[in-house]
Amino acid sequence: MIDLTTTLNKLHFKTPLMNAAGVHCATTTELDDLLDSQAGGLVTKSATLQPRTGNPDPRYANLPFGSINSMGLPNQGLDYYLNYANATALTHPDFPILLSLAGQSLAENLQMLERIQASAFSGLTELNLSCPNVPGKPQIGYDFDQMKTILTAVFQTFNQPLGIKLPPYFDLAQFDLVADILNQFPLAFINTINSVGNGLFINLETETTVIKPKGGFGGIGGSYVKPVALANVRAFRQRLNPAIQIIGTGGVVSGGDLFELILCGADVVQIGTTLAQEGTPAFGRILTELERIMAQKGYATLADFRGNLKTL
Ligand SMILES: O=C1NC(=O)NC(C(=O)O)N1
Repeated sequence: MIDLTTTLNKLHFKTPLMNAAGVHCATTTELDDLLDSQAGGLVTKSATLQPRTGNPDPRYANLPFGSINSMGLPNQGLDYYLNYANATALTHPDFPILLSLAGQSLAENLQMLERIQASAFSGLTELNLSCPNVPGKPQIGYDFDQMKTILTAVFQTFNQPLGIKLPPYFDLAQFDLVADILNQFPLAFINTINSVGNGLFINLETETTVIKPKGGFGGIGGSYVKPVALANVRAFRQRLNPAIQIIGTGGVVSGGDLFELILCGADVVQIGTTLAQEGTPAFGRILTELERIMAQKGYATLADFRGNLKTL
């Protein structure tokens, strides 16, 4: 009998797979779809205090091996998602809910955290420090001093479990530096990776970009980024305090991809591009594929192999 359960801080997940913030989670209709799927939990679209329309269309495109997006944080505003989370907690008390925040200033993030803390919300909060698509706003995850300042201010006021969504890093010295910063804070989890920022895709026939915002520059997701996601999950698992759990995100298409992220140390795994392209049936397909692989290898639980990647 295969046991796919896992935990993230105080939340119990029946399955280790869920959506990535931004995909199939901007409206109550989409969020209800996730509730009714085989996902083990859900995260809401990264919220700002007030609703945002985001960047001009076309701002998303499917690519041969993934996707490119420059959505620009279109969302219904924090209260919409906070109200959904609190209503859903009454109808689905055991379904893990994460709220994602992407305030455009420290003050806005502190204001949103204060509102969450004052509410009945009992899920987990994910502070998105890595949106690559707001014109003129560099990714906080690449500004280490600013990240430290924000985390210091956040943990002075917010006493609920908090995680952060990180951009991908590409240098071992950066993994060391970022892990040293994160280990100074009582984080519940990190979520790595966000899309690989500011990629470019060209339509050869028309000699044009495929999305409109930022001259066609956008976050890359899907199979293109799996090697980067695996490395970031592995590097942070090797460096972070064991009390800081890891959500692994990036490039998961199959049960094998899901297995590999858990093998690198992920406690929960998210899908973005695959969910955007296949819809919620992707959860059941990927989980069935994972169960088959675990059965073949003789693993009964995720803990039997989590973090056990072997090197040569
Ligand atoms: O954090 C984000 N990552 C992305 O790839 N896109 C969205 C967005 O643009 O809203 N935000």
